This record gives sequence, C-alpha cells and structure tokens, in this order.
Amino acid sequence: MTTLTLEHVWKRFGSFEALKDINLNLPSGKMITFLGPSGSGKSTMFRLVAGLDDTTEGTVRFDGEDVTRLPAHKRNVGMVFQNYALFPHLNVWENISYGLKLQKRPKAERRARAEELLDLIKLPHIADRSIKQLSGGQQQRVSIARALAMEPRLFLLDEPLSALDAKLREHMQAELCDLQQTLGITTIVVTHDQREAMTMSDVVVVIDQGEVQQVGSPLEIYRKPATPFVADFVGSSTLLEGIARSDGTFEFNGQSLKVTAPDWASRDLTPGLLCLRPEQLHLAPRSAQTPNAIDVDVSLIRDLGSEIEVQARAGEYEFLVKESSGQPLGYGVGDKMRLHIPETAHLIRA
Ligand SMILES: Nc1ncnc2c1ncn2[C@@H]1O[C@H](COP(=O)(O)OP(=O)(O)OP(=O)(O)O)[C@@H](O)[C@H]1O
Repeated sequence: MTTLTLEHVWKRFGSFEALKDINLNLPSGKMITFLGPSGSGKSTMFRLVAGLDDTTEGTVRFDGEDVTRLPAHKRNVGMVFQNYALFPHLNVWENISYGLKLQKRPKAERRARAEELLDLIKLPHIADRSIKQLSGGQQQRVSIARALAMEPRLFLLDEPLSALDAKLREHMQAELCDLQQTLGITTIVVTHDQREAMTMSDVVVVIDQGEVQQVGSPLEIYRKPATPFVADFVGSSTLLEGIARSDGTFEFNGQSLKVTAPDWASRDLTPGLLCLRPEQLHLAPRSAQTPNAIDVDVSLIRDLGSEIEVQARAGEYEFLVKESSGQPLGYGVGDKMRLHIPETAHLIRA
C-alpha cells in the first residue's frame, strides 16, 4: 500500500500554467478520484503521477520516496485508459501477461497469473479469446487485469468508464470499488463526472484551473464545499451573497438569518456565501410566519415520480427545493411562499 505525495508541483506548457503549486498528501489503500471539468488539469496531474510527463517544478513521492525523475516503467504503476489500449494481435491472456513476458518469466507462470486475474475480474473462461471478440465492457476489464498483473504500487485510471453506456458504467463503478477493496491497492481515478466521483471515492480531490480546490470525503465535499466552485460543480446549490458575523448571523438583503458561525467570521463584517442544497430547503405559506426564512415566488414544479422538484425565485436568486411525492404539495406555480433557511446551512468565505 502506497501513499502519494505531491509537493509544490507546477506544470507549465510554455507560458501556460496547467498546474499551480499542487500540494497533496493522499492516504494509502484508498479509492481516490481527481475530479474537475474539462481542461482543469486532472489528466496532467495523472500523467505526472504516472511518470508519463515531467513536472516543471516540485516533487512527487511514493511512500516518501522521491520518484519525480523516474520514468513510468520504473515507477511500478498500473495504468488504465478510456480507450483500453489493448494489443489487437495478442489474445486475452497474452495481453494480461504482457509485462511478465517483458520480464522473461516462464510461460506457465504467465498463464497462471493471467487466469488468476481473469477470475478476479469475473471473466474466468476467456483466456484464449481474441480481443476483437470482446465487448467494450469486457475489453475494459481485461485492460484492468493487465494493469494489475505486475502488482503495481499504484493503480491509475484515466476516465476508465467514459466509453461505456450509462448502465454498464454504473455496474463497472461498483465492480471497480469491489476490486479496490479486495486488493487494498491505492487507486486513483480521473473523472469529470461528479456522480461517479461521489459514488466511488473514499477521497475526492477537486481541481479547477490547475489548482486544488478541496480534498475530502464525498460527504465533506458535498456538505461543506470549501469554495464557490466546489459548491457549484458538485451537486446543485444556491449561493446567497451576504455578510457573516461571529455571533452566527448572516446579513442577507436587509435581513438577519441565523446560521452556524464559521471560524473565519469575525465580529466585523466578513463577506460570505451561504450554500443552500435542495434537500435542506423547505417551503411554507407566507401566513405561517416561518422564522429564519425569506420570501420567494414559486416559478416551476416538476413531478419526477420519486420526488417533486420545485423552483422558487427571490430577485436574482433561484432555488431548487426537493419535496417528497407522498402527499399533495399544497401550493402551485405563482404562489408566494416562505423559504426556510436551515441553521446548518454551510457558509463559504467569499
Ligand atoms: N502538451 C500540452 N501542451 C500544451 N497545453 C497542454 C498540453 N497538455 C495539456 N495542456 C493544457 O493544460 C490544460 C489542462 O489539460 P488536462 O488535459 O490536464 O485537462 P483535463 O482536466 O484532464 O481535461 P479533459 O477532461 O478535457 O481531459 C488544458 O488547458 C490543456 O489545453
């Protein structure tokens, strides 16, 4: 089991800064995702960890050992890519054991290792098949087996499931998690899909514009986003702009809302953003005099069967509220309501 550390890592392409002073200390034996939008720098970071590209500045360490200048083939990492990258002229078991062949291991040993890995990826009877006879999902599993054949220190996957259809993708997410837990190998998955990151990971590293925005468990990232970018990129939210005080009040639009005081709020006025998630919100009639609430107008109602999505507006702000579909809502589009703001809503420093 290997820990991964990045210290003051920079990557420049000419004058363009693709990664800016990345500092990470990631635990061993966990499922870790690098999550970010297109162009955020996650594949660049993956390539530096894998040894496929050089850092411009900074140090990469595996278990404290400086591997910054080691090329990929000397780092003992197993890699999987979106396009599988299998050798079409070799059959399944020859693909899986290719690295062992380069090490001149005997054929019987290579075959035995390939079969062991085929059991692990739940495709026990396909050792002698040609790669061309396999479906996309099977090919991706074979590429996973190939990456694990040399017992790598780190298991690195760059958008491994992007080429698969939605259903197979969900199935493979669960299988990858099972595999990671069985082997206990430190695993890094690059993805732009926040749902994938949230369902698969022990630790999510959120990246935007070459900078780490937050490192945390899926729950921490969702409940306590560190930056407006994280709040917006992971799940739905409305961010209210206001002023935070250390006494646990949040001044918004001439109103004083009660919230949980963050440690960064001073007695003076500190600009903050109150992050409201749909499932935290609740609408009540104006007549109910709901405390800790703001006036809103209902603008859209969508019954999704399992739940009802309600949109409400207050000036420039739009809120998404999730109501259960069990009972009638008791209000409709155009109604004037009160939106209750929970005291547990998370405040982000603006
Ligand atoms: N070899 C290169 N030369 C110049 N610029 C590059 C090079 N590789 C990446 N970049 C730039 O660095 C930035 C980050 O690229 P990277 O591929 O890491 O993004 P990403 O988050 O993985 O996005 P995607 O999901 O689209 O692959 C992008 O603006 C990209 O254009």
